[in-house]
Amino acid sequence: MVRYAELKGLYEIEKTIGCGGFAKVKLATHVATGEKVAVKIMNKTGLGDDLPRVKLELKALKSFSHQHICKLYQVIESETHFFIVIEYCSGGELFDHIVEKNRLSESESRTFFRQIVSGVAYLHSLGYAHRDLKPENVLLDKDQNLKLIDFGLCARPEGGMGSPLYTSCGSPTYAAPELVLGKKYLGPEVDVWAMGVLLYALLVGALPFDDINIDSLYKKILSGKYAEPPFLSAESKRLIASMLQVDPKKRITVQELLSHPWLTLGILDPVDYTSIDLRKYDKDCVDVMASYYNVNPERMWRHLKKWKYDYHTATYFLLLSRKKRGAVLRLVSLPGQLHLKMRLE
Ligand SMILES: Cn1cc(Br)cc1C(=O)Nc1[nH]nc2c1CN(C(=O)N[C@H](CN1CCCC1)c1ccccc1)C21CC1
Repeated sequence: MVRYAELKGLYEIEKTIGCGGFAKVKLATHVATGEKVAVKIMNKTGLGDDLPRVKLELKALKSFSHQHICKLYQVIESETHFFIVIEYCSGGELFDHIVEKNRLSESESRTFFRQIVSGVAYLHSLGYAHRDLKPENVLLDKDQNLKLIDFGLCARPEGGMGSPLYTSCGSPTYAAPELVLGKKYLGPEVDVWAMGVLLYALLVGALPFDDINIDSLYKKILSGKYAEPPFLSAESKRLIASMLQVDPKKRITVQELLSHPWLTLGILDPVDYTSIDLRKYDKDCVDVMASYYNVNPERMWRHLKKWKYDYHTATYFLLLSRKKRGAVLRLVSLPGQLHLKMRLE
């Protein structure tokens, strides 16, 4: 078991839960709270010119605070590695959930899809586009709530969401026609297309455009033609068709999705994408940490509200999630010298 000195005493690494490119994700325990976390470990040397993507993902993750976006807790940077501590989702990938059930009922798809739209609408409201939405990038937490991950390709075009992006990115299967054609495109429109592919995958249990040969896959995407199984309701077909519109100008917008009849069927209110801001002052959590570090709450909060994404930020967010669960708020004592070293500077 490779020991990472930077995590010693703070996180206990358990096992690898994901591998990809120059990163791997491990399940770990945040020692002070005993809560499970995911640690994305990136080897800097291997990253090369992908380093800016990591910086971009970190900048994006630090500005997100939403119930359907995987929460960033801490960032540790060493000479050779990045350790990105993120919310652990114990339900695995939405992709595997769909495969397991073959396809989901319209009502289960609606519950999930409302959460995806809520997360994406929140991203867009902050001026970000995800640009790599796919079932593998949507995780389930222990309560079957969906969380978006992998913001390495997200974009925040300088001129706001109205200005075109050019970099073709993401996986072709979920790529919109304008992306495939290498034309200039708008992030939000590309995300809506990918959400159309996601909704199709939920309802049908297959992909609308699929082919092992990349060229015939592109042809299928550009044709905008896909199979409509008989079990799909008319309303489902209409919604999918409005998202898988080849012409981005004709494609439904996220704002229209929020109150679309299919999404609000039997639920009445439109999708709520406002975030539950986790950056609020929570007396219980601040007090528990203040007494743990033997400082007064004001001093504790003065450090916390800088949101340095240090160990204290992680402890605070994890205590908040414990409180939300109704679990007791307590901190286990770290080994003495570490505890003192961790004192608030
Ligand atoms: C698959 N699985 C099964 C169980 Br049970 C829990 C999980 C699981 O992955 N849980 C989990 N919680 N939090 C995370 C994860 C995975 N995870 C991830 O960020 N996972 C992605 C998965 N991407 C999908 C397409 C390409 C890579 C990843 C990125 C780089 C390297 C490895 C994995 C985070 C940290 C945000």
